[in-house]
Amino acid sequence: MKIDTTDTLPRLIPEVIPQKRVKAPAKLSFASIRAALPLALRKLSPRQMVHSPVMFTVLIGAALCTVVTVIDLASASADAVFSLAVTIWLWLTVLFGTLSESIAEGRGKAQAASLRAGRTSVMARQVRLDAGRRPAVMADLVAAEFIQTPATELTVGDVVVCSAGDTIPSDGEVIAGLASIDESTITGESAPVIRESGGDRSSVTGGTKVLSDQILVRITAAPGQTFIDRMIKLVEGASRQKTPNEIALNVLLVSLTIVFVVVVMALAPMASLANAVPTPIVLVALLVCLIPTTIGALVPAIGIAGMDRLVQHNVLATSGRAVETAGDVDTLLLDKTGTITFGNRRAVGFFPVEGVSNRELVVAARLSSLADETPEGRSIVELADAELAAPELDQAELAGTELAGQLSLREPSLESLEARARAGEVQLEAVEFSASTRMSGLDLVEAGYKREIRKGAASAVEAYADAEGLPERAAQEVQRVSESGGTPLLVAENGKVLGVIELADVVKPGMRERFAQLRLMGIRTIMITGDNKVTAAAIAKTAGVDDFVAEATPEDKLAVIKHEQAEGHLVAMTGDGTNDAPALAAADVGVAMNSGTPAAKEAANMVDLDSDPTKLIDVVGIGKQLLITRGSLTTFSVANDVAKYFAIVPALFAAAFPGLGLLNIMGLSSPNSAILSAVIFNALIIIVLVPLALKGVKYRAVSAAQALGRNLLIYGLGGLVAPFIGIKLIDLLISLIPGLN
Ligand SMILES: Nc1ncnc2c1ncn2[C@@H]1O[C@H](COP(=O)(O)OP(=O)(O)OP(=O)(O)O)[C@@H](O)[C@H]1O
Ligand SMILES: [K+]
Ligand SMILES: [Mg+2]
Repeated sequence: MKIDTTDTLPRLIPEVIPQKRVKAPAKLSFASIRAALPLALRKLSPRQMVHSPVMFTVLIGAALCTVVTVIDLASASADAVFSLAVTIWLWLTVLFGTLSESIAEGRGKAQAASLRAGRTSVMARQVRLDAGRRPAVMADLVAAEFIQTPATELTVGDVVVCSAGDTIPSDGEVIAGLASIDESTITGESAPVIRESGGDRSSVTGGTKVLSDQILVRITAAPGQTFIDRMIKLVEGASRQKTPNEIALNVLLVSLTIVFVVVVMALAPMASLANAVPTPIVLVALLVCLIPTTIGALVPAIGIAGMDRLVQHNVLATSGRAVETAGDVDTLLLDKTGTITFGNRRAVGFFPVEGVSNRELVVAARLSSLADETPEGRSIVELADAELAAPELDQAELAGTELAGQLSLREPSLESLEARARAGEVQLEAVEFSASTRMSGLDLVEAGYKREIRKGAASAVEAYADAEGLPERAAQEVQRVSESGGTPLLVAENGKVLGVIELADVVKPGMRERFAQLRLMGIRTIMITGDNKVTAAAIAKTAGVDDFVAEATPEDKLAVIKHEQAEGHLVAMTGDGTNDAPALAAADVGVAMNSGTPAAKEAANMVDLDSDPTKLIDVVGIGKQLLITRGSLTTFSVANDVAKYFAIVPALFAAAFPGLGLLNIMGLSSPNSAILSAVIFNALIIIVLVPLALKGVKYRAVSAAQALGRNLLIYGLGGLVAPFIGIKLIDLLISLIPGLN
């Protein structure tokens, strides 16, 4: 018999995949610049500047020029106005650099403020733990005592109770009960989600709100280390660390800087031979124009903006490195239950083998699940209770069966069974479910009769029952359930297979289209599941993944990752269960579903608040865009510097080396004007490029190599041409100002 899944419990309402939170793109307004200014000034401290060697060099240059200018002014030198102008623009160059970073951080500040609002300090109802014992079930709560504890003082291991209307005080794991929860403070999405103990949907986040029912939560976050705390630090850029790519780029920029310092210092003795010794102001100006200040100033802003985009897509990354790696991922592994499917696998029917009554199977299935705290186990008890209460299943059905003389046909609860065990009436041993045995059950000795009841994956129970093959009826049902994409569980007692329990699950909507999109991006998708081959094949077909691995243990999941990596692939893994944790940790990019277990979220380097496995599409896009933006702006910056070289040097030495006059194609009004124009251009280009650094270079779904080639062309050529036009225009303006020429 099979019951309709649509009208049993509210729990069956699928967890809707929320739409991504859409935010207005933060434009570069005067207000945002003004707001960022105080922080930008604070960032001018040498201690902070030293992290950006290129800009630090400019800072030293500006300081040096300030001294020279003071001397020039004091001695009323003819060059005083020029020195002052160059010095001011050098300081502006440094300031524009720190300003771009502060503007990028400022965009996260607004988000951080709204997150902080969700972190209002609540009082938690902490459950007093008597002599190391903690209440494991809600029933124990009746007698339990509560202590009012401020949320900020809760530590790892504390147990709190949260009822409808309560704000969950800190991050934790549901250890008893089931509740619907409003997670809109962190996801921006108001559709409630279900969190429950025992399964892969057991984690709750501090600051979210219980809408109905009651749960016991064991706190998993230390004070100040909660999810929201980490998110705030992230959007503010406070915990930002340089990624390997950024470090590599920095090495390149430092090398270029050193080369140009040497070049510029060598100019002085060379020029002195021709009696044209440049002033220190000119040398510093020249140096600043030649070193890669544009990219040096914009690197932090580009990185912060990338993380910011990720947060806007409701993904929390623990490192910028993972985001960059995501840009190059070509293989995606996904867990099935809870990732591709909604994960509320529930019993929908019992199918006995020939010679076994329905009641016999239902009773055995129920007993085998009494001590099984997984959602699957609880759903079996619920369905069994519904069936056993049904009028058509009366006691008469038992007459003549092996069970007729048994007392514990239908124990009301595990507690009463345990009470009887304590009283010595029965012997009881629970066999918990584990991902490696893929079975759970109960050993029960009563009145000298031993019952060893197991349920689990067909292959596991078949091996356990050591019969010669499955009874035909069982094999048929296993096949039928599997082909429909459901999970069949075999029930066996004392080595004899009694029948099949059908567990049903639903594939999340829109998977097929999104996996097709991943394929277009050159990413192969592999579903990896502990379920049997037939079920896996059915779900793989419905969801549209490229490949699948069935009957996988946690070790297998890890091995598949290692294998793919050994073949030279960059691997992303999405999962939700504790059994996914090793694989999530080993993957190059590990994305845990926010609905998943704390272990999975801890192991992953990203958490998707929407629990959407295809979110990787966005993550890959953001990663690629980050890499392309940085590459494009580096190209632009270096090309710029080369162009500036040809713009200034001929103007500077035309008088001393008349041959250079030929190269003076720009015809700038005077050497001083050429220098000042270049310095001004060099500073302004930073500000001009800030919006692009924040928004990211336009990214299309083409291969990374294609995109890079195209952008190198645009930004390389653009970078070469821009200074000629810009410097000429500024020179024209400057030539109008008296005293500068
Ligand atoms: N409570 C349970 N008792 C007995 N057997 C179970 C129970 N839950 C699941 N199983 C069986 O164990 C198999 C593996 O379960 P598990 O949920 O750990 O798989 P998994 O590796 O996480 O894969 P996925 O989540 O993709 O299905 C299931 O396919 C099912 O046959
Ligand atoms: K420069
Ligand atoms: Mg799983």
